[in-house]
Amino acid sequence: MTEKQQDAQHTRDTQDTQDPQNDGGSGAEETPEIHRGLAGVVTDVTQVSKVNPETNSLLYRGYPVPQLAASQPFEAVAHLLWIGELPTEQELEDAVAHERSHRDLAPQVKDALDSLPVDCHPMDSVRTAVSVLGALDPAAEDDSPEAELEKSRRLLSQLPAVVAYEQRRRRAGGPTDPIAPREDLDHAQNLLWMTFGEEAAPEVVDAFRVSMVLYAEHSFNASTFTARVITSTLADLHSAVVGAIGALKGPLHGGANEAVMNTFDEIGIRPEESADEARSRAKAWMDDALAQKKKVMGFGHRVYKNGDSRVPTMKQALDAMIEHFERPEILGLYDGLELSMEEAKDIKPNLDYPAGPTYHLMGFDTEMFTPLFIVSRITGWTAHIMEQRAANALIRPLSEYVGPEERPVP
Ligand SMILES: CC(=O)SCCNC(=O)CCNC(=O)[C@H](O)C(C)(C)COP(=O)(O)OP(=O)(O)OC[C@H]1O[C@@H](n2cnc3c(N)ncnc32)[C@H](O)[C@@H]1OP(=O)(O)O
Ligand SMILES: O=C([O-])CC(=O)C(=O)O
Repeated sequence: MTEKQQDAQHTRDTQDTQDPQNDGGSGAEETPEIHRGLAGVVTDVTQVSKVNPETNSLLYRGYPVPQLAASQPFEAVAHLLWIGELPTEQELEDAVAHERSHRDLAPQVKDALDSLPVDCHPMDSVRTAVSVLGALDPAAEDDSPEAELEKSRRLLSQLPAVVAYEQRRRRAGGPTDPIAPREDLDHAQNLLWMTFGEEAAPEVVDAFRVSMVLYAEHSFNASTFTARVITSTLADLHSAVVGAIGALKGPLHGGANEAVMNTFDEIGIRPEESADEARSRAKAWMDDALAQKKKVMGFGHRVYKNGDSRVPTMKQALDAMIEHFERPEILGLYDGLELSMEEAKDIKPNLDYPAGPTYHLMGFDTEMFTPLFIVSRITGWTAHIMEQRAANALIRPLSEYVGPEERPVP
C-alpha cells in the first residue's frame, strides 16, 4: 500500500463523523472518531512528492530520491520541486546564476541577528531572520505564482548566509564580520565556505549536497503541513515559512538531528577509542534508556514503519565522512545504538540519525543542525505553499468539546 492508500484505509477503519456541531457543541448524538495527531488522515492531494512506506521509497515529482542524490546538484532538485520537471541545461544555468546573485546577508538581517543573545537557539535566530526578510521583501504581499516562485528562489539563496553567519556569531561570542559569498562556488561549497572560511574537501561537499537533497521534501510532515495551514488563510509566504521553522524546531521532527548528537555526547565521544569499544558502550546506554522507557530521538517515523527510505543514502554519506576524518569510534556509537534499538523494539533510524553525526564531523555546532535542515527544506515548504495557494481550501478541522456543560456566570 502507498502512503495514501495506507492513510485512506486507516480513515475508512475509523469512520469520522463530519458533524459541524461537534466543534464546541455538546449536542452531537454520536461521539465522533478522534484522529489524534491526524494519524492516518488524508487531508489533500499533492504532486510534489510520494512517500511509500510499503516499498520504503520516496519520489520527488516521480523521480527516485536516491537517484537524484547520486547525480543532481541541489539547485536542480530545487527547480524540480518548484516547477515539476528537472531543468534543461539552460534552466539550470539560469537557476545557478540566480542563486549566486542573491546570497548576500542584508545589513538589516545582520543587525537583527546581532541584537539577539549569542546563546539563543539558532532556530530562533533563523526564524527571526526570515521574519525580517519578509518585512523587507517588496513582493511580500504579492501572491501571484510568479512572485511566489521568485520569493522562494530568493529565500533559497538568502538562507545559507543567515545560517553561516549565525554559526560564526556563536563561535565569535558576538557580532562579527560575515564571510562574503563566492560566485565561483556552488550552493553546498559556498555555505561551507561562508561558515568556515576555507574551501571544503570534495568529499565533504558531496556529503553535504547529499544531505540537502535528502532533506528537501517529505510530503505532509508537520512543518510542511504547518506551512500549508498558514497559507490556507491567504497569509504571505514568509509567514508560512516562519511557522514551518517553528514546527521543525521540535525534537519529534527536525530537532531530532540535534538531539541525536546530544545522545552521542551523553554516551561520550572518545576519538582514541576503537569502533568495538564505542559500540558496546552505546549498546549499554541504549539498553538502559529503553529499560527506563525513554524515547530516543533519531529513531521511528510516523509513516515509515520498516525504515526511512533516505537512511541508506545518508548512511553512505556518513560512512564517507567517517573515513575522510578517520573517526571509526563514531561508527561504533552509531552501530551500537541502532543494533540495540533493533533488538529491543525493532524500531529503525530515521534520516536525522545519520545526518546528525555527519554534520558534527563537518564541524558544525550541534545547535546548527536543524537550521541546516531549513536551508534544504525551504524548497519543499515553498513548493507546497505554491501548491496550496493554487488550489486553496481553508484548513480548519473540528474538535470534540469535552469541557463543562453550559453554566451561568455566577
Ligand atoms: C525528519 C524527521 O522529522 S523524522 C522524525 C524525527 N523524530 C524523531 O526522531 C523523534 C523520535 N521518534 C518519535 O518520537 C516517533 O517515532 C515519531 C514521533 C517520529 C513517530 O511517532 P508515532 O507514529 O506517533 O508513533 P509513536 O510515538 O506513537 O510510537 C509508537 C510506539 O513506538 C515507540 N517509539 C517510537 N519511536 C520511538 C523512539 N524513538 N524511541 C523509543 N520508542 C519509540 C513509542 O514509545 C510507542 O510505543 P508504545 O506503543 O509501547 O507506546
Ligand atoms: O515525514 C515526516 O513526518 C518527517 C520527516 O521525515 C521529514 O519531514 O522529512
